[in-house]
Amino acid sequence: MPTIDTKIAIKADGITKWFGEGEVRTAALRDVNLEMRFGEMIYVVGPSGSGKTTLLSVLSGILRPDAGTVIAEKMNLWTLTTDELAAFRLNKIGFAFQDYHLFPRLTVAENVAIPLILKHIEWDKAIEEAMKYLEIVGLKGRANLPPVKLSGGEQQRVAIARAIVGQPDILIMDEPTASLDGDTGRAIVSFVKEKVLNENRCILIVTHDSRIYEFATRILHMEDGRLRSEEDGRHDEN
Ligand SMILES: Nc1ncnc2c1ncn2[C@@H]1O[C@H](COP(=O)(O)OP(=O)(O)OP(=O)(O)O)[C@@H](O)[C@H]1O
Repeated sequence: MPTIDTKIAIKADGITKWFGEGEVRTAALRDVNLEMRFGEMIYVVGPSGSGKTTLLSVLSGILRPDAGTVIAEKMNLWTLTTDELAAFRLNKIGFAFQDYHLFPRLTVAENVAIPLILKHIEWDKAIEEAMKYLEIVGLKGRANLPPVKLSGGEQQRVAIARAIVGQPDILIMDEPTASLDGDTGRAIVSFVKEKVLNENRCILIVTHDSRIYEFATRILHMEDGRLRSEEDGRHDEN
C-alpha cells in the first residue's frame, strides 16, 4: 500500500480550468501541478490574468476545475459533497480575498468573528476572540464600525484578521498587501509568518508585491495559466 506523506498539505495534479464558451473560451489554468508542504510559505507571482486567483480558488475548494485532482489534508476535494466541501473550507482553510468580501451590515468585529460563529462558538466568546485579532492587526478601535467606514487598507487588515481567527491549517491570501503601504504590508506579512506558520500549518499567497518576497520560503511563477518555474525564497533581498 502506498504510504501517505503526512507533511503534504496540498497536492494538485493536472489542474485545468476554462472560462467562457466558443471564441471567448479561455484556459485560465493549463495542466497545473503543485505540491505544498506544511511549514511552507509559498508565493504565486505572475502577470495579471495569468491564473493566480483561479488557482487559489481551485486549491481552496471554492472553484471546481474542469480537469485534475486536488488532495488537501488527505481529502480528494473535488469528489466531496457540497456539505463536506463547506466543512473543509470552514475547518481547514483561512481565505483572505483580494477584494475583502466583508459583510456591510455587520460590524468589523462581527465580520472577524464569522468563522468562529459558524463553528458554533458562543457569540460573546467569538467577539472576544475577534477583538484579540483586531488588536493584532491594529484595528481594535474600529471594532464597532461598519466596514464601509474603514479605508481600503484597513478593510484588508480586517479580512486578514478574519482569515486567521480560526487558526486554520492552510492560510490562503490573495494580494494581501495590495492596498497597504510598504511598512504596514511588511509588518502584516511578517506577523502572519511568525504567528501562523509552523510545522503543522502552511501559507499560500498571491502577490505582485516584491517588497514582501523575502518572507517566502518558495516562489512559484505563473504565466498563461501554467506554473513556469520556481525558486527558493529570497532572503537576501533588501
Ligand atoms: N469568472 C470568470 N469568467 C470568465 N473569465 C474569467 C473568470 N475569472 C477569471 N477569468 C479569466 O481567467 C484568466 C485568469 O484570471 P485570474 O483572475 O485567475 O488571473 P490573475 O493572475 O489572478 O490576475 P490578476 O493578477 O489581475 O488578479 C484571465 O484571462 C481572466 O480574464
